[in-house]
Amino acid sequence: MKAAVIVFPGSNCDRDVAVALERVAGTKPLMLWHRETEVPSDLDLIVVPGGFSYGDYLRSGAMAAHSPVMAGVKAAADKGVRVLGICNGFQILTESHLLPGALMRNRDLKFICKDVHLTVESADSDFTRGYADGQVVRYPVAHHDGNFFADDETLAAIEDAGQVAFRYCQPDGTVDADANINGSRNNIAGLFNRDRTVLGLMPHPERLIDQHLGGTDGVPMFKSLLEALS
Ligand SMILES: NC(=O)CC[C@H](N)C(=O)O
Repeated sequence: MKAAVIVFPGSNCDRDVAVALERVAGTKPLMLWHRETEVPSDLDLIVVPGGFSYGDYLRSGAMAAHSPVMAGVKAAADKGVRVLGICNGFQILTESHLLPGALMRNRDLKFICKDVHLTVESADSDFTRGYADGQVVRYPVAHHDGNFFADDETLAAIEDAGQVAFRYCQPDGTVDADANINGSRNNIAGLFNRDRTVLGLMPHPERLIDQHLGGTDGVPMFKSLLEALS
């Protein structure tokens, strides 16, 4: 599996995801700086990592979506290269229109930094095949703009096409308003594109790949990608 991690000024999870890829998938990713205009054509996976690209100025992800490297990322995504956007990466993918909807300020206007429970809504993708449908996982979140919004029509289309990958839930898997940490519509924490070749999610699977760091619930995501793309 040949992977690249995009690095923006203000990215801060680029190295975490590089370590996750290297440890779990056994492959050292290429680190691609935001000014890069050439995205190699032989990539299997591009990761848009978490952080505060361009200081979150204007709107989280808005400036990064117009950076030189994103034209290449969009072209690669159009050709079916798998793209994983984590947290700020998810924001960048919605701002780039690779995923529908938008990520707004958290409902309570506070930065949320804690572990949350999520249901795996579909294990039928190259990102989630290592999980079971409906499995409850625990990932950390760290964001101020994680409140997923889509208008009624877009939301219905997302649900009809089975594009929801993860929802915020209670530890027993109940998806309800109390589990909805940031006000996201339909408790959406992660979303696929229609072909399930692009995944964006607010929680951080790359931070849970080692028991010493709090757990290993993120490992199946990187293993799934390795199995699908090798
Ligand atoms: N951890 C992150 O990627 C943070 C994302 C974004 N800057 C926010 O706070 O919403």
